[in-house]
Amino acid sequence: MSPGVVARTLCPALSMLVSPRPSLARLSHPLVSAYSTAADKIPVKIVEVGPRDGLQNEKTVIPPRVKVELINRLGLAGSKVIEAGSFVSPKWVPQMAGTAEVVTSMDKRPGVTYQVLVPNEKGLENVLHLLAAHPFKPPIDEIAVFTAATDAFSLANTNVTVAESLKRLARVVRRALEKGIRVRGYVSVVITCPYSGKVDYKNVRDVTKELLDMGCYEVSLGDTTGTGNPTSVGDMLGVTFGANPVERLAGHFHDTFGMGVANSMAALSAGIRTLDSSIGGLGGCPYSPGATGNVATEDILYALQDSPYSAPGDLNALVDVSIWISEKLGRDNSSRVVKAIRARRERERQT
Ligand SMILES: CC(C)(COP(=O)([O-])OP(=O)([O-])OC[C@H]1O[C@@H](n2cnc3c(N)ncnc32)[C@H](O)[C@@H]1OP(=O)([O-])[O-])[C@@H](O)C(=O)NCCC(=O)NCCSC(=O)C[C@@](C)(O)CC(=O)[O-]
Repeated sequence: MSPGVVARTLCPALSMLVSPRPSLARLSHPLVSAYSTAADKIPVKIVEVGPRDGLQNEKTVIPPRVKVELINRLGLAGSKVIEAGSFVSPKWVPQMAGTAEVVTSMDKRPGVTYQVLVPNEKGLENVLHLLAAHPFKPPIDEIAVFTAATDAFSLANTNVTVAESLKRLARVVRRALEKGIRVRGYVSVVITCPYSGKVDYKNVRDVTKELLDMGCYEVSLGDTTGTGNPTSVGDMLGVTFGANPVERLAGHFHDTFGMGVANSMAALSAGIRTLDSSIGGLGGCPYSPGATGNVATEDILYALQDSPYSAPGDLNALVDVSIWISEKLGRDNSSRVVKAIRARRERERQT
């Protein structure tokens, strides 16, 4: 085990001390970014969840053509992994009802991975039908399954306890893998649960391990309520790393308390290399009352500028997409970076 992994396992905060540093020579000039060449950078994968997590909580149902345009625009702006929708029950989440139409109408860009959320065997069956109907141009590349760290949330979100959900997801994952479909996993409410309060991080650790053991290639740790801060996120990761390899974990931070960027950076410092985010900070879970959207993709990209990390996506192009979708939805844009860039563009137009 490398010293970095040992340090991270013992204490996430220690990993700050073992993060790659630029050479002292390059640090010596204050005007030169310490991490200015691509070769120095540590790649970070960004999973753009806007078309799914972002739109599932909108008050009105968004027409499929708008979702398609959003996905296409995101691909053009450089997003490399896009969660395009979900095959959940339309009775539970009507906003995701048109996902089959969306994924068969969107452009499938080379180099971009498209995933959809699946809650149960019925959802997987629907995905398999779709793939069978498009054998030469599969509209999606992988699925994501989801459970939670608490029974209360799992019951509210999927009508089963965590143990029951893991049993049913094991069947879904086995079948998907047999069909050659990669599976990502999510654990919701890793910090606090809207129904049962503070979460025991040992549950996060154990549920994550079960998802990885059943065959998920990666598990995304969801601060669904957005109540975490860098300290609680570090503590949660410290416990979760106890049974799970850091390279198979991702951070999924809602921005309810404005901690999304700070929590994402804390996760990177702790060794996580995959972050979920949502264009314009759209979204929220319909079964997490009071929680706002994910951390905005644009805020993450801005935070990573001049850092040791690199992430795909053209910030200016994503800001354009973000302004477009928030206007389409008739809602405020939650990204501070978008607000600042829009104001700067306005000032520049006037001078
Ligand atoms: C899991 C169920 C289906 C159980 O719901 P249930 O009511 O227990 O299911 P059921 O098996 O009794 O079926 C009820 C009806 O739904 C149908 N049905 C059943 N399954 C499907 C399906 N897949 N697709 C389409 N239809 C389906 C089924 O055919 C039946 O139709 P009926 O006979 O009444 O006409 C339901 O609870 C559900 O769909 N929940 C999903 C809720 C959801 O999507 N939440 C948001 C996503 S998770 C999230 O946002 C968190 C995350 C991932 O972002 C990370 C984080 O931030 O924490």
